[in-house]
Amino acid sequence: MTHAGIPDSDFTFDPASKGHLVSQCGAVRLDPGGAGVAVFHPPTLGDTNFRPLDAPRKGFTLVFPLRAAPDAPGRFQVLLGEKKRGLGQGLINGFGGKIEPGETSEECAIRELAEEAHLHATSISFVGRLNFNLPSADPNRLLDVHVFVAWQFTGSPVETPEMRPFWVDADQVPFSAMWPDDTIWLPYLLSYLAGVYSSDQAPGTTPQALAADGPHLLLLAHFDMPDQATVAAYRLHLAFGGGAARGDTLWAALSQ
Ligand SMILES: Nc1nc2c([nH]c(=O)n2[C@H]2C[C@H](O)[C@@H](COP(=O)(O)OP(=O)(O)OP(=O)(O)O)O2)c(=O)[nH]1
Repeated sequence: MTHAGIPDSDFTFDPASKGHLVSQCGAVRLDPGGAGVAVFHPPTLGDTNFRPLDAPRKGFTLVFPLRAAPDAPGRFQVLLGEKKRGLGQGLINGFGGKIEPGETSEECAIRELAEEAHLHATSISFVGRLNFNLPSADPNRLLDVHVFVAWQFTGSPVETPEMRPFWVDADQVPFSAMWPDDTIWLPYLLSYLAGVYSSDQAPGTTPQALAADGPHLLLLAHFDMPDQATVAAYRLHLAFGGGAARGDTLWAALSQ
């Protein structure tokens, strides 16, 4: 179930494989002379340079609204935005921010999407958890980012002081203008979603392959970033989970 136009996606999703799908580690750097082309280093570098990950992390969310492509049956689009201020300013990204005290990560994702793009999500699904070590001078040094896709919503995207949103075909995602780690994990998510949308009889209604209480693709990753253009080391696990498996048990097991 691969999707021809999605970069770096030689990943084939097999729903029968309920467990670990992929585990990999390595490093990636955006090549400044190569218009953002990623340079991959041998996986061994990932293990040797990895910093400890046991400190408490600040919770953040990241949500990607999805819609069926208006002119291409079976294809889909992602709502991205140019970040106009704060962490990742100038980069293209999904929507999200810090989880407030007393708020679940789902509530935060819905709130941030409404604040940043005036889009009101009615169905979202948790699809992954990304941990980051950023440079020690960064006030948000240790991040725990909960990733969601929103597949039902009301309203239309509107530019806000924080984001300039735009819909993009899933095979046109501008990786060279995004955080460097996105080239590592986002193609897997897009590839999975391509399969969901190409097999969905009524796109935009209820993709069962994303239902919050059913099993679907989960991405779990650690990234060590000495600066915002470099992933010095990473570990990525893809699992097939969801529902109860979304919780800390799976996370702990896959973080070893
Ligand atoms: N795709 C991607 N997103 C990232 C990475 N690192 C990272 O923080 N993000 C996301 C998580 C959040 O959605 C966003 C940072 O949140 P933010 O600083 O805008 O938080 P906020 O809205 O609460 O902040 P503010 O209102 O106080 O400015 O960037 C990354 O490496 N890749």
